Amino acid sequence: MKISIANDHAGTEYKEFLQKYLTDLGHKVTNFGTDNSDSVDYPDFAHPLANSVTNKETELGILICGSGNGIAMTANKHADIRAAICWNEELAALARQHNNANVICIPARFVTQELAQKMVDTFLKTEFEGGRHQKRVEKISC
Ligand SMILES: O=C(CO)[C@H](O)[C@H](O)[C@H](O)COP(=O)(O)O
Repeated sequence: MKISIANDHAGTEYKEFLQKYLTDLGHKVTNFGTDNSDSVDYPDFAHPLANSVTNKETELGILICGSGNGIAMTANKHADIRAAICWNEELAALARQHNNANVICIPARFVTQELAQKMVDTFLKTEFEGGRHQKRVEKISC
């Protein structure tokens, strides 16, 4: 699978961990940075990731920051992005099943790397259920 990944300074360690994990599994991971712990502004990384998913350069995106809030707010400004903040596996599954989320937002300061990995696994393997959720997702756009 083609996957985009991006983060601010609070998410660099988790990004490196997830990027290696996913690459070792055979996924093609496109990294939009940042790649060190110098303080940065999350929109500078979340917007390029959102563009890559919108343009179908990749299928799904992973954003990582401290709380998940800023990256989700930024990504969700893009019309075709549905970015979901997740902090357990069930939320990661529901984001795909009910909301057809195409970006998972991980709050690195509030979850372990092990949980982040499990949430990503779940997010990547779970399909949108469609049905009653289809028209609700269509109504998100304004
Ligand atoms: O919302 C956020 C970005 O999407 C974050 O939680 C940031 O990582 C956080 O605001 C960074 O805080 P810092 O005090 O500048 O490290």
